[in-house]
Amino acid sequence: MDLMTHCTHFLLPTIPLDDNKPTLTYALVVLNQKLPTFTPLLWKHAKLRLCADGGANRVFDEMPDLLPNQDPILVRNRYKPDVIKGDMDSIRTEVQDFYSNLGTKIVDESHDQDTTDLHKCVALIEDVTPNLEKANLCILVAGALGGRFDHEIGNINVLCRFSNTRIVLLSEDCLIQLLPRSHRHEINILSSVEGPHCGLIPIGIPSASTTTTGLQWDLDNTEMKFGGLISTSNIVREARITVRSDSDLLWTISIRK
Ligand SMILES: Nc1ncnc2c1ncn2[C@@H]1O[C@H](COP(=O)(O)OP(=O)(O)OP(=O)(O)O)[C@@H](O)[C@H]1O
Ligand SMILES: Cc1ncc(C[n+]2csc(CCO)c2C)c(N)n1
Repeated sequence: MDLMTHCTHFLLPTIPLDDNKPTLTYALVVLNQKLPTFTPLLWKHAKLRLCADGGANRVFDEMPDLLPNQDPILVRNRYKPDVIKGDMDSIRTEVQDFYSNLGTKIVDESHDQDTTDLHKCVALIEDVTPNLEKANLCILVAGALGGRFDHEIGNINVLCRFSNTRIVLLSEDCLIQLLPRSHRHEINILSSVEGPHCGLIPIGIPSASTTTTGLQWDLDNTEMKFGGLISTSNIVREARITVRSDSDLLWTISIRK
C-alpha cells in the first residue's frame, strides 16, 4: 500500500524545498464566510485563486482589513481573483463589475442548482489542471467551517466527492482533510502553527480497523463508528503521526492563534 505524506507548509511564510519530494502546487478557493486572518498567506502561496460566488464579496470587503498597514485601494486592486464561479446569487453587482473590469473570469452556473459553489470551483480547478500535474495539486479552501451547518457538511461532502484530490478545508480555528483508505498516511506536524488538538473521524461508513501512531490516544486495529467510538479531542504527541484504515477518514487538527 502506497504512502501519502501530509504537511501544512502553506501556513508558513515560505514553503521549504524538499529535494526528495516534488513541491505541491496550491490553488485557493475563497468561500462566503469571514476570511481567516491568514488568508493573505494562502493567497501568496496559490498559483490559482478562485472565489465561490459570495466569496468575492469577502475578498473585496475584508482583505483591506487584514492588511491594515497598506493602502486599501491598492490592496483591493492587487488581490484580484483569477476566477469567480458559482450560481451568482450572493455576489454583489458592484463587486462583480469591479473584478470583471480587472480581468477576472466570471463563470455563471446559475442553471445548476444541484451542486454547491465549492463543488463548481473544485471541478473547474480539476479541469484546468493537466493530468500530469494532478498528483501535486492541493486545493486550499478558506472559510469552509463555522457558520451554517448545512454548508459545512456540503463542504465536507466535496472532500468525499473528489476523494482523489488533495483538498484542505480551513477556518480560523482548524483544518480538515480526507485520508483515503487507498493509502497509508504520514502526517508531519508543524507545531509552531498547528495542534495539539486533533481528531480522526470515519465518514460515510464505519471503520472496522484503524491503527495510528503518534497520538495521545492511539488506535490499535480499533473500530470507529458514529454511535460508537470516534476519535475526537485527541492530542498530537509526536511530530510524525501515522494512520492506516480500511475506511476513508477525516483528519482534523487545530490551528494556533
Ligand atoms: N456559513 C457558511 N459555512 C460554511 N461554508 C459556507 C458558509 N456560507 C457559505 N459557505 C460556502 O461558500 C460558498 C459560497 O457561498 P454563497 O453564500 O455564495 O452560497 P449560496 O449558494 O448562495 O448559499 P445559499 O443559497 O445556500 O445561502 C458555498 O457554496 C459554501 O461552500
Ligand atoms: C435534494 C436537494 N436538496 C437541496 C438542493 C438545493 N441545492 C443544493 S446545491 C444548491 C446550489 C447552492 O448554490 C442548491 C440550491 C437540491 N438541488 N437538491
